[in-house]
Amino acid sequence: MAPQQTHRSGFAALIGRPNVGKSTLLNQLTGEKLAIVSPKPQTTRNRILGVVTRPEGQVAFLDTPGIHQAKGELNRYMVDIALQAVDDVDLVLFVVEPTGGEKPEVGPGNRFILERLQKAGKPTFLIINKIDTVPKPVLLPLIELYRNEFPFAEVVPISAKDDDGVEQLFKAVLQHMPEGDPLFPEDVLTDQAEKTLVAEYIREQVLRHCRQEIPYSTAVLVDFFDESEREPPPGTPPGKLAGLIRIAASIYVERDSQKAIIIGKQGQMLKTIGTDARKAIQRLLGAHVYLSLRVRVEPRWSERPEGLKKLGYE
Ligand SMILES: Nc1nc2c(ncn2[C@@H]2O[C@H](COP(=O)(O)OP(=O)(O)OP(=O)(O)O)[C@@H](O)[C@H]2O)c(=O)[nH]1
Repeated sequence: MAPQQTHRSGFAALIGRPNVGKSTLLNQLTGEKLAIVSPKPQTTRNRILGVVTRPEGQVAFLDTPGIHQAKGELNRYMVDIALQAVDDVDLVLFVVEPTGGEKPEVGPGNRFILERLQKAGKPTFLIINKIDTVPKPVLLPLIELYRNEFPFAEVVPISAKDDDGVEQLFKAVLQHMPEGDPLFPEDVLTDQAEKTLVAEYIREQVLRHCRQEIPYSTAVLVDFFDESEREPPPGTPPGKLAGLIRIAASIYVERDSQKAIIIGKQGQMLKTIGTDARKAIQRLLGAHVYLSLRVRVEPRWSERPEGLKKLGYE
């Protein structure tokens, strides 16, 4: 009789400084567009759980906000969330990008995180992402520097963008999961409610189109989500969008000047944001979407606990 293959399952947290590519890696691992990706730092606010299910095991990934030394309420909140994630998991994936060019370095930001991870005492992988951006000879000394700072269980160089090394990484992660049955049904990809994803998709388009002018303290709340006509009529061919979902959402900024930028000349910018967000949301929800957006000003919301609470960051 063939020996039964061991099934493993558990949780892994992606931790790292802003913009190192955690969301890109999560998307690559799950094969779905779950976390939002933008060229601007600080786009991941909430914990997004992506689940990868294979015959040999299941890994649930937590994506966390980029950790940095905290200033202000919003930043403190984000650091707290990132560190809480570490307590809940079987394995920490500490993601960095090659820094220092020809003279590789760890840097104070990464050292700050490593100090926290020392205290957490969890098995930790070092993932060096974006290896497509540096010549290979730089990698060995960089790995050496990191190994001197922390007893990593494994060091895995990857390019999340080019899908280079990601499969090897997954296999190694699985080996560090405890033996056990699957934690989630096979078709579960994320625990994020659809409404939260819709808000994230809208926010992604705001950041994409107004990158230069709009800071990360932009929040989106879904005010209205009507799926009473969501089900396509009987006899609709599979894959055809036939149902309709009506969504109204508000984009919150902190200043009138930011509101004017998002609305744009004769409302043109808001229209572009709405069109692009609607297309992405239609793909996500598999139905036609009627999307109505408004822009509201909530002064200094990201610095006040009440402001954070009102916009869903508790
Ligand atoms: N060249 C290169 N760029 C990458 C790679 N992975 C991610 N990026 C880019 O790096 C930027 C940041 O990626 P994200 O995935 O949003 O980073 P993040 O760590 O989730 O960022 P936060 O949400 O701000 O914490 C984007 O412009 C990505 O396209 C990679 O392997 N190579």
